[in-house]
Amino acid sequence: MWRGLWTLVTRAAHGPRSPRSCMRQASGAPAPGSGATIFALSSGQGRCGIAVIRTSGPASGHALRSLTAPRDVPPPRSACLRLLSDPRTGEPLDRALVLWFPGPQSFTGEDCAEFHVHGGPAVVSGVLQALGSVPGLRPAEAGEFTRRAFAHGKLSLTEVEGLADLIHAETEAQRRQALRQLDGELGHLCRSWAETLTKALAHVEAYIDFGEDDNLEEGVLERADSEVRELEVALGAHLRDARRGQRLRSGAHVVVAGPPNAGKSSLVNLLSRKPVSIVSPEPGTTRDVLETPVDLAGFPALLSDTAGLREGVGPVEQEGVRRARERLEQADLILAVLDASDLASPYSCNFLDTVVTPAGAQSPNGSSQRLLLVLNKSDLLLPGGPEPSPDVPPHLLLSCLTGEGLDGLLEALRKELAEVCGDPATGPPLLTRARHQHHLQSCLDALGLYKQAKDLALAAEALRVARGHLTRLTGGGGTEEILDLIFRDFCVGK
Ligand SMILES: Nc1nc2c(ncn2[C@@H]2O[C@H](COP(=O)(O)OP(=O)(O)OP(=O)(O)O)[C@@H](O)[C@H]2O)c(=O)[nH]1
Ligand SMILES: [K+]
Ligand SMILES: [Mg+2]
Repeated sequence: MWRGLWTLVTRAAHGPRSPRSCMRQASGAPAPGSGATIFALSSGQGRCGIAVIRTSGPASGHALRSLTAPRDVPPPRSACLRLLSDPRTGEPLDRALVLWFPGPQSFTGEDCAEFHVHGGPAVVSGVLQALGSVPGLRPAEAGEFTRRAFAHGKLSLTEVEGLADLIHAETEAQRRQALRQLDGELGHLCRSWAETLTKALAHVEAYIDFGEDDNLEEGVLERADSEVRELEVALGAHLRDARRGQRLRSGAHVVVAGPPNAGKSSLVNLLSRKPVSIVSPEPGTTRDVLETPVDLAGFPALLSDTAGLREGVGPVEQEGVRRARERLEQADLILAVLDASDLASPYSCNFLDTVVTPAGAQSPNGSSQRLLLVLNKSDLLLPGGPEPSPDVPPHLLLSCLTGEGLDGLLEALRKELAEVCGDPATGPPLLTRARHQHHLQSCLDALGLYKQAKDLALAAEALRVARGHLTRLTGGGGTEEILDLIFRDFCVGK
């Protein structure tokens, strides 16, 4: 019997209906145009000290020899100084470091060459033109190097996404998260979940085939059920975290709000280190919502300046107030600003009653809105004088004028944003894209169908669907459209 069950396990592992190679050949279909040798400038555009040009494909060795003739290719993976010249005219182009990476031990898995040339535009374009003249070479398309790496099983799809994010990472937290994804943490997790499903599927199929057989080990169906239950719990916990990973990728919405003249625009300018908003002693200066992307204590955020909240003003300002309130409802974090020297004014009291106090209270669905209360203009308080107001909820003192209290505010922001975005330094790998969330949710839905299934064939099918979503998350059986969408994010030369 055990031999029979083992066959089933391996059969399920490789897909009983459509046998598939178990090698880590990610996309099935080869990358478009593979076979050609591609080349591109891989360092950034523009004047720079050193520019890196690379090639990938079977003619890489030939290209390297053509530009460095009469010398031969250098030993693998070691940098050598060579005179580059145009193979058509023999005209010298640059003295450069060249590297030779014979496949499969290269980034793409193919033969690769790198030219580290002096970064002037004339040198770069000369070398690119010389490469273009070598037979079998053509310029790379956006993301084509990475796509080839993926096609040769060098990177999984989640690792590819990690790499794209790493290239675009603007803040510390984004960089850490992208690196973790590039390390394949999410991929490992998905593969271990898929393995659990494979086991459960093997148990169900064993029961379908040998149900009446006395030799079948006792309790196989119960085992499958409990494996599915455990997986449901793990997936559910991960999905609850989902919005956080996406916020880390695209930025948390931080809304600065308060009564007129509290210093909201001053605070926005201070945090973004540039004059985004007009500051003036006139109340009602800011009318529209002004958004600016900022790095707040290492986290990416979209900071919104809003109109001072007050009633009984003209129609334009009233519209500004309406927009401010609308924005407050969508905030991941509210930065509530009051004038520390003006806490007893009707505007301040009204703001405390209508925005600050309700945010602290739990809403009917159990969640409360995150809010940091900042008492600005602390420089106007008498030194050594009494607390501004003992009745005011927990707050931070700040002076946008002198900068005093800014460090404390940034530390408080770091803590809040680590909650809002998830802290990539600790915690489980985050789901940074809607695509991840979609596949995990669909997997969970399929597990729901498994539990409701009235017959075993349907139950097994539900498990196969569930497993398919996990495989697609890391790029197995991926469709071309998804690949196109992901690789579109890359620049040429990556
Ligand atoms: N003394 C002092 N004055 C400040 C401070 N921060 C802002 N101000 C002044 O307060 C006034 C209002 O500042 P804004 O930043 O325009 O205030 P606001 O909340 O954006 O105002 P509205 O957009 O009109 O609602 C300006 O004259 C600022 O120079 C501070 O920390 N100390
Ligand atoms: K103002
Ligand atoms: Mg303003």
